[in-house]
Amino acid sequence: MQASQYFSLIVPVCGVLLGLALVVCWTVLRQHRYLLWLAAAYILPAVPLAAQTLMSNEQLARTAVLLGAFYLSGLWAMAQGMALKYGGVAHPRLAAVVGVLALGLLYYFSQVTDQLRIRILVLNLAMVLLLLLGVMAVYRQRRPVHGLERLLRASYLVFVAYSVLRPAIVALFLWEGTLPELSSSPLWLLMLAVNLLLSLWFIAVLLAVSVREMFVILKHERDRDSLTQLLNRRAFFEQAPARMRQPGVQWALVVCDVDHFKHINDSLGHGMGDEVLKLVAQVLVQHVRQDDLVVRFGGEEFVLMLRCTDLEGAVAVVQRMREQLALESLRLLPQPLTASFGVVMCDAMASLQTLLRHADTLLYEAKRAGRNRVVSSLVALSPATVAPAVVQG
Ligand SMILES: Nc1nc2c(ncn2[C@@H]2O[C@H](COP(=O)(O)OP(=O)(O)OP(=O)(O)O)[C@@H](O)[C@H]2O)c(=O)[nH]1
Repeated sequence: MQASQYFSLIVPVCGVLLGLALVVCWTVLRQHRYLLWLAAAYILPAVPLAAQTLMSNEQLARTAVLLGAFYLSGLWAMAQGMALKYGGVAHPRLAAVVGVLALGLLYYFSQVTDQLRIRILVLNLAMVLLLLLGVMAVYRQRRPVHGLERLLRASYLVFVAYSVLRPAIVALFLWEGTLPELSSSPLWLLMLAVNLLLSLWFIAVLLAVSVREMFVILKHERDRDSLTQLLNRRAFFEQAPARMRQPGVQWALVVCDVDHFKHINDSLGHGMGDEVLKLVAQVLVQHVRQDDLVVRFGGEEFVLMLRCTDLEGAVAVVQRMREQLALESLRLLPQPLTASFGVVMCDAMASLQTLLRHADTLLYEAKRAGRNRVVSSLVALSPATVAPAVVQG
């Protein structure tokens, strides 16, 4: 084996290692199946790449179809991985047609008439077509993409552009004169080097995207209640103060507690209790604006921060929630579900704890007054100065 062939083997070995790195990423980010496809895109072409390095042109002719199949499936895995990442699929039927046609031509130009140049061109053109299927799927998606995702998409485009250039380079440099042993020709080595560089760049961006996604998932799990997917108490104390500091914006703080929830658990089972909590969450979310906060504070208690102009407006929204809850609950329960609410306007001078305590006092009043009602009051800075409460059933 020549020294240049040892060098050539570095590229497929790197391909396999990078593919395995993606498999490891996938074990952490299980729901991101696109990582497995991209791992396949690194590992599958590494097989023919390594084999080619060790083969003469004559051996290449004998194995052309098999090696071609590895290349084509690897390239389609890349297109499919990218398509999945952006929420699409890379047209599997079209890909199958391209694959079968290309393999048929490879068979003809290796077994019937041995034409290495045409085989290289056919293979490269088929690979470009497969990659373009991925481009179509990636750009059809309209969902917003963040900076790193845009960079990943652009890197994929660069890879596709290089794949388009490759057949042109082959045609230019390999068309004239006697054909050298492909695996030791300078052109082959140059292509391998460019491949390696692009692969390393692509994987660096991909790993950055994966790490970012991992942080997003971790933050989501840290901030959300796993049953209702609402924000949790921790996230509330992190996000509420910033809202209260917004100049010229008024907020109402609402504490909501489901009535006789223990009875639902005891009579219909804990599973039904959970379903009811999910329904409450849904109804609350349906009535709020995008920057309002809806929080599961614990058990069957919820806290909301609603942007509003005055207390009456906030109470009107909460009343609608209460009525909707009773209606919607009949899908699950024999009797309408009721809840009690305490509503208070936020005062920038008052601490969050004081406001919560005040809203809790109002909620307690609602419970004492017979439940299934909204009790509201303008802000009071301490329980001693609580303004008169308004009770509305
Ligand atoms: N199914 C289910 N039950 C929960 C969950 N968290 C808390 N609970 C139950 O919620 C019930 C709350 O009961 P209580 O605090 O007595 O309140 P209540 O029965 O609604 O009575 P009032 O609030 O006075 O109307 C308890 O039985 C808890 O076990 C949960 O995540 N799922």
